[in-house]
Amino acid sequence: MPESVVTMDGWYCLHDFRTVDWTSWKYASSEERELAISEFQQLIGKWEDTEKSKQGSHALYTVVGQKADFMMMILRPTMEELNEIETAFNKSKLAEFTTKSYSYVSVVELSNYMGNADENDPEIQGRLKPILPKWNHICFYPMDKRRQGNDNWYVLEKDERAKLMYAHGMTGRQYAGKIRQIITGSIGFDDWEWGVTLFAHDVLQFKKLVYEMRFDEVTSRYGDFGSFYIGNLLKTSEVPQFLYV
Ligand code: VOV
Repeated sequence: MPESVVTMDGWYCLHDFRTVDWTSWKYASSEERELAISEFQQLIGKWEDTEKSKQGSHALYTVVGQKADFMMMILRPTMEELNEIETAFNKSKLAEFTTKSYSYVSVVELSNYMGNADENDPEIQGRLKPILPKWNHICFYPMDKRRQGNDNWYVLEKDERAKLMYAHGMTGRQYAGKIRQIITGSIGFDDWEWGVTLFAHDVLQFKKLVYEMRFDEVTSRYGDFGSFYIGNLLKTSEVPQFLYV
């Protein structure tokens, strides 16, 4: 039986996608809209306080295309906190004007394919509990490692998997400074095995990286993908403009 892989797990992660019901939003009174916006900004303010005290992190992006209008990515030490945050949003005024488009539950994960790291190492801690970059663009998609016929990741020996992951890392490293990746594990938590969240200054780098990786064996033979979500940074100060009608 192939040796499994040991993971280090960090903050829990919720990707929460919402769609604005622009019709009912337009019909709302301006007082109601102002209330909804300021309440939402207060929620974000709380998240910012949490981030400053390094008890979690978050990212807010508008989504391009019809899959959603905006997304909230939340990292917290516990699953309970993720639930509290989503419930707080659901109870907010703004939620009355949005519908739920998609969500994804996972946990920040590092594997030991590249060797055993010391979990207490500050650098490792920083990767397990990352402060999300506020870069211009986000790209999120869930993925699996294939389990079909001759292409079954889970029957490969660990050495073989490590070799393929090493090549994967080498491709990724060429994008240092251009793309930051946060890999979250979701086996047992959600419908796919991993969530891939990428941040970039230049949106085109997502296409270049994801395309280049398609030729790595770990992706070409073993990668299966869900839907892709692509977004633009939504600063707290820009929330009123985004919701202005
Ligand atoms: C900036 C790009 C970049 C870089 C540098 C990078 C590096 C690395 C390293 C060194 C490691 C292994 C150690 C660890 O940290 O776990 C990983 C791990 C992983 N990756 Fe990755 N990845 C990137 C980027 C990157 C992308 C774009 C994708 C999506 C795949 C694609 O084809 O669309 C991805 C996926 C993953 C996954 C699903 C895992 C976990 C697999 C498992 O079986 O456990 N990843 N990744």
